Amino acid sequence: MQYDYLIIGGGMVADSAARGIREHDTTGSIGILGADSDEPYTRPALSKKLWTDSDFGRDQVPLGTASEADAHVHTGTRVASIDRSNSSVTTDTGERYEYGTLLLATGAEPTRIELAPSPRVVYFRTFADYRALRELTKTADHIAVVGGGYIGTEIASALSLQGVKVTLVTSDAVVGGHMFPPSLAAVFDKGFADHGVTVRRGTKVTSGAEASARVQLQLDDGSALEADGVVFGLGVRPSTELADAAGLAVDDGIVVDQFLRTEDDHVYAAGDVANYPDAVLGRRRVEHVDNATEMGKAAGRNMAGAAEPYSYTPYFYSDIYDDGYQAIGTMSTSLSTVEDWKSVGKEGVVYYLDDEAVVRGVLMWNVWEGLDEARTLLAEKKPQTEQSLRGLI
Ligand SMILES: NC(=O)c1ccc[n+]([C@@H]2O[C@H](COP(=O)([O-])OP(=O)(O)OC[C@H]3O[C@@H](n4cnc5c(N)ncnc54)[C@H](O)[C@@H]3O)[C@@H](O)[C@H]2O)c1
Repeated sequence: MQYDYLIIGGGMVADSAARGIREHDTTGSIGILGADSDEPYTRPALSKKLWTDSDFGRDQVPLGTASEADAHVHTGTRVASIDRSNSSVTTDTGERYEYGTLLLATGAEPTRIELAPSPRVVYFRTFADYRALRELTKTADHIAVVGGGYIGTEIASALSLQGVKVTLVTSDAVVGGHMFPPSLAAVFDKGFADHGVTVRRGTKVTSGAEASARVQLQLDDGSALEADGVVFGLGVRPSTELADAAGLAVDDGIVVDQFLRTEDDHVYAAGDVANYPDAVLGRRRVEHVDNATEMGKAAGRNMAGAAEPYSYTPYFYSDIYDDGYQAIGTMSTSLSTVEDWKSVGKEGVVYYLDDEAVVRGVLMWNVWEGLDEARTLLAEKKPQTEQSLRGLI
């Protein structure tokens, strides 16, 4: 089979890229090869919104790529190799696809620990994982959630709101401590306790085993934890194997230029898997949904001849209980912070500054305006003071 544009990976990047291609080329053929059994679907709803709907289901998440972007979506199709010398890829069942231009949108794989696969064990990432967890909650009274990052905090909050008994294991001294200043981390942490979540702080899960319909986890503080099921959110690793084997540069992701092109003019990469030169923040890999959609679209447009440098600074948002936050740039406790609260932990802005007092990240807590101002602040790269930042957003 031959496609003018071939996309490996069937997620949100693939959907956006197909739409981006269509903005420039209405007739070229587009093929999407995705290992997932589902067509491209929207992901944030899986860890957030769908839990609050009594009626959940497949219709709530597909993006409509095939009909809206006129793309051929091949689900359950895993690419095994890329042959750049004759512009083709081969699947693990031996099917061959030729391409005019190729996009690698292979995403990332969840980090796993040593624990045999089981319906009681979910490494939360895909729609299939969401379905598995919903199934598990029908019988499990107590679920351990391991990891205090985005997945861990969103799932722990969603599960506890469903009335499930939850134990959250985090390596942070307080939940959110790896990115929030102490004042906010304290509020964030307390939110879980207030909703009945037991938190095991400052410890990591090292191994696990399943016995008598229970999962037993060993923690590195010497303690153990037993639950009816476990959800892991231990971070992800970019899926670079295909690119690596095809001789493309890989360095914490597939290395692309400002046009999202690899060193091969006919091969692009975008999304979680791409290491790109952000115009404001410098070279990096970004794992949030906004990056997937914006970068996917930009890659698609460039594949179809747009030749536009990618210059969008991505942001992300998260919802935990009644609170929500959005952020742009880098949130790291290694940076100093300036906090501008209307009311501490209820509504305000946290600025993350480097050694030169230049703002590198902005976190807006229950504040849903000011994203443009934050983008401008980051792009200006000027030293700031507490006074200059106060009341800015
Ligand atoms: N709102 C959002 O933007 C959003 C929501 C969900 C997921 N995501 C994305 O999904 C990806 C996966 O999310 P995630 O939460 O798995 O990653 P993450 O990197 O946010 O958090 C992983 C956490 O797990 C901890 N950890 C690692 N090993 C551990 C162990 N053995 N025991 C206990 N803790 C351990 C780490 O210290 C880290 O705090 C990320 O790329 C994230 O950006 C984003």
